[in-house]
Amino acid sequence: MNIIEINGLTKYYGKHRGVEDLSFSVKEGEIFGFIGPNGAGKSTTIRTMLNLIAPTKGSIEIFGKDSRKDAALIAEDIGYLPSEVYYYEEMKVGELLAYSASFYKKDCKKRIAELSELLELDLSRKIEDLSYGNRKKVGIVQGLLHDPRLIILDEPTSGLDPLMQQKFFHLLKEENERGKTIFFSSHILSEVQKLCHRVAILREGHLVKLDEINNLRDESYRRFTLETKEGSLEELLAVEGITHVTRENHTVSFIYKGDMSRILPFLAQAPLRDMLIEEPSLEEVFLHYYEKEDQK
Ligand SMILES: Nc1ncnc2c1ncn2[C@@H]1O[C@H](COP(=O)(O)OP(=O)(O)OP(=O)(O)O)[C@@H](O)[C@H]1O
Repeated sequence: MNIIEINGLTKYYGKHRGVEDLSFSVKEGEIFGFIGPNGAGKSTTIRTMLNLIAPTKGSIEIFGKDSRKDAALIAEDIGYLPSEVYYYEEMKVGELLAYSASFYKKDCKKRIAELSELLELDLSRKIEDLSYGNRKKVGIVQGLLHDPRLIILDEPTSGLDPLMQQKFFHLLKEENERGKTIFFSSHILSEVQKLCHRVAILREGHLVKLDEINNLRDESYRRFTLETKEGSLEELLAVEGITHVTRENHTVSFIYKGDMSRILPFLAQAPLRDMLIEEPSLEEVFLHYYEKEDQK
């Protein structure tokens, strides 16, 4: 069964394009990744799903109900973590969470205690004293405390340290095993690859690809930046999968797509002083992807 169905969604902010003619659906029980660079329209789509803003054209159904007419009913079974969280600064964490829980017809005390312990969130602290990462944790507990059927997360990992990110991903996987559907928006390809079953890629307000993650998983991209000594890089730069080579004095940079074990022997032979390997930005991955598509 489809838990979310988006049909021809278009949203304009005055003359500004938010999203255009977006159609896709999310099945109940999946972890669905929604990725795109900044400004692609992810938050716009999510805000229309939640009826926080009205679409210019098109419609959305959630749980088989109309997102506008049945917004209040739908909201009872959605957990939402916005990209930016704002709180009453004077409140203590525990008070704020109890206040959030009071909107639901359920007893959420046990779940608040479990989630706070797992995320190491101190309920007795004042909101104004919390770091950005701890505020994010408050948002996570707030989104999950009522045991919602659909969890919508807008860039949830920003501000969480790597260990906490891991715990959070584990928690999401557990929720998913308990049958919850997760809609996970991000601009980081590798985290979507780790977690999601299917992924929709958004760019400039349009859906450019929707695929099983297994089909995307092989496409691991890395940006290499090499500090070189005197000598030839010819053999290294001839390795298949290397593109976007730039050189400046002794610094050579490129994007490599493929198996690490294939490039390592060539790196070992190359005259290197230092090396940095990073995940390229989504824009760089997209560029790569579009060029490939254009060649077809
Ligand atoms: N309130 C607004 N008024 C005018 N334009 C807006 C408004 N909100 C979003 N936009 C525009 O709509 C487009 C999509 O923005 P949106 O925030 O949905 O993208 P996003 O993919 O969520 O990116 P980000 O991660 O930066 O939030 C952008 O061009 C943005 O400038």
